[in-house]
Amino acid sequence: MGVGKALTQKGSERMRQFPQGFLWGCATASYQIEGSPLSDGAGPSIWHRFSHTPGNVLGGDTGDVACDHYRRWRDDVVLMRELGIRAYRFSIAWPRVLPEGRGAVNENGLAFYGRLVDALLEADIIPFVTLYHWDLPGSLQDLGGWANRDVAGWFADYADVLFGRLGDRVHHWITLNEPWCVAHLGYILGQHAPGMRDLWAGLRAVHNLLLAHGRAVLAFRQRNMPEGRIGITLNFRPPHPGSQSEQDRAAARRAHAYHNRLFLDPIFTGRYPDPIVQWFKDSWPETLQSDQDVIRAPIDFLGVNYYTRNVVVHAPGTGLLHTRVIRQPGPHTAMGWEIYPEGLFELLLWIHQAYGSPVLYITENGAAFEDRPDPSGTVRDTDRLDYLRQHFVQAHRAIQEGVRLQGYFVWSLMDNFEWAHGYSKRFGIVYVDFGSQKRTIKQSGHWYCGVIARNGLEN
Ligand SMILES: OC[C@H]1NNC[C@@H](O)[C@@H]1O
Repeated sequence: MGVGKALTQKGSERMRQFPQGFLWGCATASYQIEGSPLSDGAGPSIWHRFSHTPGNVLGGDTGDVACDHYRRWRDDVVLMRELGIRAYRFSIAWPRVLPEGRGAVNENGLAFYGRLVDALLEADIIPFVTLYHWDLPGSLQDLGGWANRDVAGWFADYADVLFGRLGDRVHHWITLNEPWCVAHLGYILGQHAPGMRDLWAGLRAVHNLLLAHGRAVLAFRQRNMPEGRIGITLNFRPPHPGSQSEQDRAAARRAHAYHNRLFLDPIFTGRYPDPIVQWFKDSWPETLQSDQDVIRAPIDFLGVNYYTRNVVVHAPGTGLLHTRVIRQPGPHTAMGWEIYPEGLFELLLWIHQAYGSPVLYITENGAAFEDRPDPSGTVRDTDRLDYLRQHFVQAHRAIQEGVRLQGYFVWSLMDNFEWAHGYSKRFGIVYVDFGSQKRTIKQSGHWYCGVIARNGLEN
């Protein structure tokens, strides 16, 4: 077998055993599940504004109701307990806690998250809190949002409120979710809130997001919470060249630097990837050495979001990087993303080897498929179950190679608002009937419950 004790022969089955204490969980985000965006004193977020602007979201969907989690959170914690998850990653809506983004705390908003945390702990589920998962207070966007350097201080102050009020019970903090998406989709392409198409603003958003992350890490250290751990979640798409031509290999290097190293390098090395700085030339923001020292404040773990890879070719004059993604033969998810489980192993090993073996959590991995209940109400999502199984196998391979992977959060706990796709894409291991709000654990959810109970995979 060649992989030692982790593969144990149990009867005729071969088990892929994960390390003891491995944290199996699920992930969600505030705007995608909560609903009630303006209840109890909450302020409007940029996604509330963006989804209410006609043409931005498929079908005119908004997060006004979503999964109604703001009101159904108790039942949802019971659901998590039924699934047997050991940890739950969720985000806090900044405008619920600070309606204006700065200044007065909205105690009602804070109390909602305090109750949720207490219920999770009562259910023996470890909370992982994401401080920012895209719902910036609208009032801060009115001041330039992530393109305004002052946002770093606003974010650090917001984070510090939560460290002070929840830090006694929450010991795992994620500063930002996928800052690449925030800048690229929100400020450069305009496909996400705030819907800007401005390269200059987008590149400054990149830098200010990193500065905000570093400032929040420093604020966390100031609190001196020895049990606490803080990190950041980045999304990755390992690029493969469409051919071995030097042009396509160079295109893949550009894509790799922009998609995968843009945030990783400054955090771990204090420098932006040279190919990117050169590529953007005079559009690149001026960055102070003192900024880099803040940005590279040591973190305790890195959150890795992986869904698929990109096969990239050189495409003169196309898009930001003069590259094009080539659709591959073989299975894809409902998002049009190639199913490429090996990419998870490649990614984890690359980070492990290139960035000093950091502690890692897979903070998102999952798949959207066209799910529908059968006449008996059962949701047989075998395609999602197979997707997850194949990716768990790759995660196990990485652990066998020494990668310090300590947990895996499936995206997502339940079907939810998939940004500009509205409710048309279902990622949940729990089916949500958005009319009745009825939750139904899918076949993949029942299977995942077994994986967690065995802390491993049977072949
Ligand atoms: O597209 C699926 C997920 N990707 N990462 C960020 C999440 O908010 C998305 O729903």
